[in-house]
Formats: sequence, C-alpha cells, structure tokens
Amino acid sequence: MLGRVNHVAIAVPDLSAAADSYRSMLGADVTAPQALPEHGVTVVFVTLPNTKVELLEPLGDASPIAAFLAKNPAGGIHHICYEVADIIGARDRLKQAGARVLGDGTPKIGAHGKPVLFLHPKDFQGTLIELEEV
Ligand SMILES: CC[C@@H](C(=O)O)C(=O)SCCNC(=O)CCNC(=O)[C@H](O)C(C)(C)COP(=O)(O)OP(=O)(O)OC[C@H]1O[C@@H](n2cnc3c(N)ncnc32)[C@H](O)[C@@H]1OP(=O)(O)O
Ligand SMILES: [Co+2]
Repeated sequence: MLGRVNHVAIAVPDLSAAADSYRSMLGADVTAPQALPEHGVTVVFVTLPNTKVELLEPLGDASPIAAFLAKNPAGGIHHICYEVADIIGARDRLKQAGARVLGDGTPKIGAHGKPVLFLHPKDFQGTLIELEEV
C-alpha cells in the first residue's frame, strides 16, 4: 500500500521564524507560505533530495493543530505523509482493518493539489499519518 514518504510535518508557533531558521541556519531551500484555510493551517515546504519537510502553523480559530501546539508550545513533529497510488482503496482497506480515518472519510485536496486523508494517531503507535494519492 505505502509508497514514498512524501513529507514529515513539523507544527510551529511562528512559521516565518521557522522558515528563516531553516534558510539561514540550515541553508535550506524553503517555499513561500501557502495559506490553506480549508485545512486550518499555513505551510511552507523544505525541499530535500529525497523528501520534504512541511512546516505548518495554525490558521484561524478552529485549526486542527491548535491543541497540539498548546501541548507542545515550542513546536514538534506533527505527522508523516506516505504516498499511496489509490487513496480510496487504501481508505477502505484501512477501515476494514479497524483503523479510524479522520473526518467523514472523504479525501480533501492537500497542499500539493492531491487528495489526502488522515489516520488517527492512536491507531498507529501515537503517530498521526497522512496519506497522499500520487
Ligand atoms: C497542508 C495540508 C495537508 C498537506 O497537504 O500536507 C496537511 O498536512 S494539513 C495538517 C493539519 N491537519 C490535520 O492534522 C488533520 C488531521 N488532524 C486532526 O484531525 C487532529 O489533529 C487530531 C489528530 C484528531 C487531534 O486533534 P486534537 O484536537 O489534538 O484532539 P485530541 O486532543 O482529542 O487528541 C487525541 C489524542 O491524539 C493525540 N494527538 C493529537 N495530535 C497528535 C499528533 N499530531 N501526533 C500524535 N498524537 C496526537 C493527543 O495528544 C490525544 O492523545 P491523548 O491526550 O493521549 O488522548
Ligand atoms: Co501534511
């Protein structure tokens, strides 16, 4: 089912400061901010030879990462995104296996313009998993 790691996401309290730190301290190539109100976050991507790091900060009052940042005020690794070839097939197989697919199970369009879904962290070793169809 799983393809490449598409990105590892880090939730941050200040996206601009985090992006500057990756650029100046780590010499990284960082994209411009993308506001994604339908996801309740603003993101940038750090481009790496083999994958990406997604830096994200809350956007709006109902951001799904607000509680995470309240518990981790300095930020922290938030989720890992795996690529899948067939997100509906993956979703149905996971639901069949008893995994909780977050939301109503309908994929949303993510930051790369592709369908994404999230799986409950409690079903996967305390790790929030995002699936992105590529
Ligand atoms: C930019 C678009 C897209 C992309 O294309 O890449 C994105 O990445 S959008 C990213 C932001 N969107 C999401 O994260 C959507 C999915 N997430 C959620 O629906 C919620 O974050 C959540 C997973 C349901 C958690 O919501 P929260 O308000 O924190 O609920 P709880 O406090 O009840 O948490 C339940 C339980 O889970 C633990 N938890 C929460 N977040 C994480 C996490 N990131 N990793 C591991 N564990 C997490 C939380 O601590 C609670 O545990 P207990 O306290 O032990 O009960
Ligand atoms: Co993501």
